[in-house]
Order: sequence, then C-alpha cells, then structure tokens
Amino acid sequence: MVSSNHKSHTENMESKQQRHQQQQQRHHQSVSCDILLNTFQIKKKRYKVLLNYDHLVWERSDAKHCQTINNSGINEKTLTPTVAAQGINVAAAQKEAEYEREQLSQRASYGNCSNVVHLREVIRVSKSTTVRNAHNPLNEGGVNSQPSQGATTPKDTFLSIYYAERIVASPTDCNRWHIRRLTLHNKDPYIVAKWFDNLQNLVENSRQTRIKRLLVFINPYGGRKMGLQVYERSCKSTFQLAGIDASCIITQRANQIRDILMSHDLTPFDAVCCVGGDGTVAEMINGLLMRSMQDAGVCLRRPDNIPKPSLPVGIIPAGSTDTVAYSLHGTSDPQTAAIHLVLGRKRGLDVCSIRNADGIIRFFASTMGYGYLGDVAAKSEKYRWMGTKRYEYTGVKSFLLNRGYEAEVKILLNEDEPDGGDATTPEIICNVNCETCKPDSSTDIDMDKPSSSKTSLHSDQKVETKRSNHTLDYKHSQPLGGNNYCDIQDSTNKQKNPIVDSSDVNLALEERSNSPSSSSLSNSDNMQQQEQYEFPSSEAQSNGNVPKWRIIRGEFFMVTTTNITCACSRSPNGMSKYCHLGDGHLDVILVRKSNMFNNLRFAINTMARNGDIRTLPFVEIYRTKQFIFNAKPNMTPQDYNSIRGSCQPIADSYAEAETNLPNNIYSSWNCDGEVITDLEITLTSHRQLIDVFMRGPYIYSKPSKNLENNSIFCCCHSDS
Ligand SMILES: Nc1ncnc2c1ncn2[C@@H]1O[C@H](COP(=O)(O)OP(=O)(O)OP(=O)(O)O)[C@@H](O)[C@H]1O
Repeated sequence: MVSSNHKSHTENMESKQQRHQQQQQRHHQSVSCDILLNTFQIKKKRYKVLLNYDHLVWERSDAKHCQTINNSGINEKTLTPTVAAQGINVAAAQKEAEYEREQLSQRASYGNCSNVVHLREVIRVSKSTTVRNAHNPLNEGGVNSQPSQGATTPKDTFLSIYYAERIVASPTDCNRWHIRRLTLHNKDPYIVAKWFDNLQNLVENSRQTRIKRLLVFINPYGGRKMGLQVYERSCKSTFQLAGIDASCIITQRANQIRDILMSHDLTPFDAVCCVGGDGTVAEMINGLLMRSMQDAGVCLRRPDNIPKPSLPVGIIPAGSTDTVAYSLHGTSDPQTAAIHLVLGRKRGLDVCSIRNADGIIRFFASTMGYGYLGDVAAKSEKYRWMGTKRYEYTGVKSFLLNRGYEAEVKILLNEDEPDGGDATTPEIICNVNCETCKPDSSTDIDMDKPSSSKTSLHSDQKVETKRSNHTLDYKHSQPLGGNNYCDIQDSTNKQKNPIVDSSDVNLALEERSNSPSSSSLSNSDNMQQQEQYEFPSSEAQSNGNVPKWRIIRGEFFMVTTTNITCACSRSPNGMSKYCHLGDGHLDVILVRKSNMFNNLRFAINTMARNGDIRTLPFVEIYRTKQFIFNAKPNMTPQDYNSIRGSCQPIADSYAEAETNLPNNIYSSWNCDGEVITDLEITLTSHRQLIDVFMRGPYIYSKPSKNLENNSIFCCCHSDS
C-alpha cells in the first residue's frame, strides 16, 4: 500500500515535472523568434536593427551616412583576398575569404553600410534602465541577464551586446581580437525585453561549447615577471564578462603546475589555462598528458597509446618569447588569447613525445633544438636577470662559438612520400581553415613499432603509477564569473625533480651497451655528411607495413624539430613557416655546419618576414612522424657513464648542462625553452593529442574598395 502510494506520488511528480518542462519550452518558443526588426538608437543616432537567425545586423536609418569606418579608420565596402603582393599563400588566403563568405552567406546581401555580428562571437547580453548600467554589465543593473519571466513589467530601455571582433589593420596586425559593446536604446521596454529574451536564448544555444569553470595557473616568474598583472589586466574582466568562474593558482616553484595536474581532483573544471611563457605551457601540457595516462592506467614510460586529456587548454602569453601562443593565435596579445578561450572554439594540437632509453621522458608542444638552440637555452638561464635580453646576449654568444656538432639522425619516411617528404614543394601555411589539420580518425603511429637503435626501448619494464587525489582548496564564495585565488598547500619541494625520474638510467645504459644495433652505428668512421636509407628485409617486406628510414650523418650547426611554426614577435614567420598545428607530423630542420656567413643567412631568413629557409642550400627540412637522434654515433660504451643524459628542470640547468657535457663536443637540447641533456632520443608526433582554445592564425585579407557584391566582410560600427 505504502509502495503503491509512493509510486503514484512519484508519477505525479514526474508528470508535474514534464508539464513544467513543456511550459518552459512553450515559453521559450513564444519568446524566441528567428527574425526581429526594430529601430533603435545607437549613440543618439537612429539605426535599423535586424536579428536574423544567427546574426545581428544594424545600419543607419538615414541612407546618406552609408559608409562604414573600420578600426584602422579606412572607409571600406568589402574585403577581398588581394594578398599575392604580400607574398602570402594565395590559395590559403582565398580559402579564408571563401570561409568568411560562407559565414556570411546566410546573411543574404546587406547594404554595404551594414554592420554584422555573428551570435557565435557574442559574449554577453545585458539590459538595464540607464545607459550607465548598460556600460557596466557586472554592476547590479547589468548583471541581470536572465530572461524576464512572465508577469513582471519590463522597464529596461537599454540593451548592451558585448561581442568579440578581430582587428584587421595591416598584414602584420590581423590576428588581434578585442571586445566591443553595442548599446541599443528603445523607449519601449517591451521591445527591449523581447530583444533581450531572443538574443539571450540564441546566445545560450551557441554557448554550449563554452566553458563555465576554469582552472588558471599564473606564473609570476616568467618573462618580465608580469604574469599576475597580465591576468588582472587582460583576462580577468573578459572571464567575468563571459560568466566564467575562474579559480586561479599563482605558481610558487617550477614544475608545480605539472604536480597539481597530476595529483588533484580536476572534475570541478571544464578547462585548464595557463598564464606564462612556453615553459609554463609545457608544464601544463605535460601535467595533463601524464594525468590522462595515469587515469587510464597505462605505463607512463612505455604506454601502448597516449589517451587524450579530457580537459581542453587555454594559453595566455606572459613569458619572454611566447612562441606557442604566437604560433597558435598569430599574436602574443593576451586579451586575444583570453577571447579565444571564452568563445570556446577549439582545435586539436599535435604534441610530440620524447623518449630516451628508459622510455618517455616528457612531451613538447613547440620546438626541440640541438646545437645552436640548445646552447642558447643552456646558457641563457644564467642570465635571467637580463629579462628577454638574455636571449639576444646568449644567442650572439652561442652563434659565434658554434663549431658544429656531430650527429646522426634517422627520419621515418612517410608511406606516401617514399623519398622522405622533402619539403621543397609549394606548401600551404597553416591557418584558421586549414584543410590539412581537419580532425580525422587517422591513428597515431604505434609507439613501439619504429625502433631506435636501442633494444631497451622494447623491454617490458613497468613503472608503477600511483595516484593520489588531493582536492584543491578553492574558494567558491564568489558567484559564477568570479576570479578566485586558491591556496595551495605545497609541502613537497620538488624544485629539482625532472618530469619523470631517471632512476633507471644505469640499467638502460647497460642494455644499450649490449645492443647490437648501437654497435653497428658506431662503426661509421666517416661522419661527413652521409646519407643512406634503411630498407626493410625481404621477410619484413613480405609482412608489409614496415617503416623505412632516411639516415643522415654529419656535422650540424643545429638540428631542430618543430611541432608548430615557432613564430614569435622576433620571428613572425617562425622557424618552420609551413609547419601545421594538427597534421600529426613534425618538421625536422637540419642546418649543416658550414661557415659564419651561412649561419648568418640562416638567422636572417628565420627572422625576416619574407625569409624562407627552404631556399638555403645548407638547410634540409623533412616532415615526419618520427625522428631518432644520436649525438655520439662513435661513442664507446664506457663514455656513456660520463655523459648520462637526463631531463633537467629549468632551474640550475646551466650548471648541470656544463658539468655533464664535455668541452663543447656535445650540445644539449632546448625543449620548449628548457634544457635536456640526453644525447640519444626518439621523438614521435601524436596527432591532435590536446585540444586548445584557438582558431589558428588568420591570413591577411587586404581591405579593398572594389565592390563586387553588396556584402560586407567585417563588423564595424560606431559604438565603442
Ligand atoms: N614561482 C616560480 N618560481 C620559479 N620558477 C617558476 C615559478 N613558477 C613557474 N616557474 C618556472 O619558470 C619557468 C619559466 O617560465 P616561462 O617559460 O613561462 O617563462 P619564460 O622562460 O620567460 O618564457 P618563454 O619560455 O616564453 O621564453 C618555467 O619552466 C616554470 O617551471
């Protein structure tokens, strides 16, 4: 009896709930219509404003004011892809223009004096009774952004729409975004309420991909030690405007981000973000990847596959070079990075794993350079007090002292490019609509399939993985949209811990010295610029699917692998202009030892906007999924013990590197700005292993006055 009563009560509750939901749905349907057209005042001028499905259009009621002014003050009617003169890849630029046109296709053709904003770029909508409150959405009046429910009489006559807009100013400045406000005024509060409800519903729909709870790591030590200020100035208000509940942690030591990500409960968050330079990004990415491996229960050193972390990442530049942020966003403007984060558009970014004889030692997202770049990283840390100037100082010093480094590299040939994918054919620059980086189902290469020269890589050694889930002491006292600073109890002093302990080095070294393949490599007496191919045996061929390697030996000014273009403000095209963000490959750049003049040519071509290192005869570029490096092909087994490689944290790296490496015979690796002293490593690219809030760099489309159709291609308006 009791149970049947309970049952009928539950059914009643359920049907009530359903009715309530239906009522709500009906209410939403009644308030949301796809098209609205009204006249509003914008800065005391009358405008016709149209809400057309997913975009908002406004234009002066008075036709004589029909010319729009863009941000650079240029009168414009349309934007066309006239970019050939800039030496920018025309095909890619056309693609962008096509994309922009596609974006606007559903907008029909508006007058050339119309201003258009896609609701996808709208960050917040608020209404208020006074213009003052409309301009302060986080104040009492403006925060009221919930749809007005039923009976209350509307009294707000101002509607503010905050949206993100890209600034297209010049070929060198077309990637920055800023937030603009459009304030509409209508004396009839019912019209304002209707617009508010509709906009709010539509924006909510496009908001589904956006995040609400964010974990932010701020590095107060990197760059000009301005991490906190950068966050306060460029990100905090943007996150608040977007209603993001940000919990901030100011780092107290190197590797703390990685340790927190590996040990604390991350379920309260939708995303993780870091404010810092490349070293900070590397820590965050390493922490997330190690955590996902740990959670999946795979061996950290020798995983069969590397699971993709569930949390996407945001990257806010506040370091010295910020190559990762620059390559991803096309600018090192922190507000742009924050805007990409709040708008929620993600792309997969390739990440490379680095293995030594013991297995994976860490991951990198930007670049890994031996020779010149390694020397700069090893030396520059000592001069951190110089700020960003330290790179210039140690850069020149390392440049002059570089006498070339002997090495052997093995490059895995791509199946479709039997000659090794020599990158001399015209290529497309990775951009916002890059076809090459479209997400696909192509699998990663098998971690253990391509072998380096070491048998120890295939051993079944297991590393115990332990996970302790601490919870962070977040202060959730503030409402959604707050920016809370968290207290972290950091009892462990792990300042000198490498990403993975190299405790098994001796064991691995013994295995290595017994390895038949390593001895076969040491037989090569003549190391001068040799190149050969390793062909599979006939037996292996009959099995099919056998990797083929290109082997190159010689002396190099530098050997660099890049995962992204490595562009930065000093080198706007980057070291590897055509490198893609998510194609599952890394670019290997070999700069042969030649003379000072050639080294200088290389440096100039890397830094100049129109430079192209592919034209230099002493530079070779290969695109590959896997790369094996050996700095000491002639080394005897005894020598290994004196030059044990290990991954060093950035602190003290200079001292360690100098004592470990004998008399400039060997360089070290610069891995995302940090020093690694391993001399035998294997790099493997993992396609789109991490999701990042970014769009990729835009290619400049020059504003033109040629009017081919009546559409406009950017959003410009007079309300600022
Ligand atoms: N509170 C701290 N004290 C000392 N070191 C820290 C602290 N917080 C983070 N770090 C370390 O500082 C290192 C340098 O930071 P980061 O790479 O962000 O700046 P940068 O080297 O100036 O910039 P870039 O790498 O872009 O040139 C990082 O490797 C990080 O581990």
